[in-house]
Formats: sequence, C-alpha cells, structure tokens
Amino acid sequence: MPKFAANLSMMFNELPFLDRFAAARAAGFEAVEFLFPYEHPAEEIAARLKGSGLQNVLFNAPPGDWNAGERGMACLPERRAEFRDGIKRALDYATALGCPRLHVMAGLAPAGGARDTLLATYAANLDFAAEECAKASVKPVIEPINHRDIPGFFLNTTAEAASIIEALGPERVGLQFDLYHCQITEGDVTRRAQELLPFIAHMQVADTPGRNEPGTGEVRWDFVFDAIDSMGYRGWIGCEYRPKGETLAGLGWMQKYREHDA
Ligand SMILES: O=C(O)C(=O)[C@H](O)CO
Ligand SMILES: [Mg+2]
Repeated sequence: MPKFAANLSMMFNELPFLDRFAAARAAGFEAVEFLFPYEHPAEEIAARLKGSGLQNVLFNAPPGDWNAGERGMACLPERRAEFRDGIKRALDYATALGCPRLHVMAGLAPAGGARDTLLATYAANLDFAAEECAKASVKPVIEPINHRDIPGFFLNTTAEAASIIEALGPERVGLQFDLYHCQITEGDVTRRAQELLPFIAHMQVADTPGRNEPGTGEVRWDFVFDAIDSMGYRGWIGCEYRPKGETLAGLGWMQKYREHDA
C-alpha cells in the first residue's frame, strides 16, 4: 500500500506553518515533509512533530536567497563555502527532527557557465553532502525539476540524475523521484519508476499540468500507484501539490488507500 506524506509547504496553507502539523495528523497523515524549516527553531518543530505523533521524512537544505530566485547552489563553483555551511545547518535540523532524507537542490545554471565545471562542482558538493549526511544517518537526495516550473534548473532529467548517483554510489546519494516533474519532462512515469527503483529514496506527486491533487489532471493515478506498489517501492510519497480548494476537501483521492489500510 503506498504511504503518503503531507507536504506542509504546499498543503494546509489555510493555517500558519506550525499549526499545519496537527491539521495533517487530524486528516490521517502519519508523516510530513516541507521545503524549509529554517524560519522556526528546530526544537519548536520537533515539539509539533512529537505533539502530533508525526514523523518528518524530508526537507530541503538551504537554497540560497529563495525570494531573489535562487534554487539551490550545489552546481555553483563560487558558492562552495556557503553550500557546506548550509549542509551543516540542515543536518542540525535533521538530527533534531529525526529526519532521514535531505533534498539538496542543484541550483540554476548560470548563463554562459561551462557545463563541465558546473557538473564537477555538483559532484564534489554532493560527495561532501554524502559524507556529512552519513555521519548523521541521513541520505541526501537529488531531484530533476522541469524547466517550466524552474527555468534554467541545472538537473532536469532522471537520466542525468541516475548517472550522477551511479558515480557517487546509490547507497550514499538517492533520487527524489517527483512524478510531477517526470511527467512534464519525460512522461512514461511507471516505466521510469521501475527502471529507477534502485536509486529512488523518496517520491513526490502532483497531477499535471496544474500541480494540484491527483485526479485533477491528466494522469491515471490509480494505475500508477498500483504499479509503484507492485514493483516493491515501500518508501514515502510526498503530496507536493497545491490543493485546488481547501486542503481537506481535496483529500478524497486518498480515501481508498486509507480504507484498504484498515
Ligand atoms: O519543486 C519541487 O518539486 C521540490 O521538490 C523542491 O524541493 C522545491 O522546489
Ligand atoms: Mg518535488
């Protein structure tokens, strides 16, 4: 049975961030993910997790100046020191929150930047992240992102991600397989999931093209979720979608997975 985690950066936006934990638990979730915890003390978030009986399964390393358009810095040669500091900061949070996965965003490829240099920086930074994360029993994950949502993002395809992971060692760095991005960039999502299964350490989902709940767009999710389950994926699937209306009103698609569980 697929296991779904609520993405608290996108879901339950009717509430302030810290109140979304209890709301997710009341809605039946047992796990949550979010983009960035850094505006809140780790102890406060840990208390919300504990108080709600939730586990935190993923969050992102500091991305640089998000409001100025930055989307990570792992591929940027001149940001290596900041990248390293960010990994250490993220691991302080991961330790406090008991979180097993850390999403390390590649960043935007600078115009005119030589791809070889960016790739070498990306690999070296991920190697550093893998070393540090291993000490904290955390697995860093990388995610190919489509060019419509983030034009210029350095990592776009699952093939690129797989070759980087293969070089660094799939036991050290995993794939964050976001079916929404894959459907936009590549399609063929169940075949991709099957081929990439040995690399996948976390999944995320939203329907396409609107990035809303499963069932609001073009993909037949019953088929996809059954296929993912049958192929033996037992990790979390983060609901990284923007609810079309109220979060709770849009949770009908999950009902059959809960009823099956009972
Ligand atoms: O956008 C996504 O799909 C993500 O998972 C990132 O963490 C945020 O851009
Ligand atoms: Mg994602």
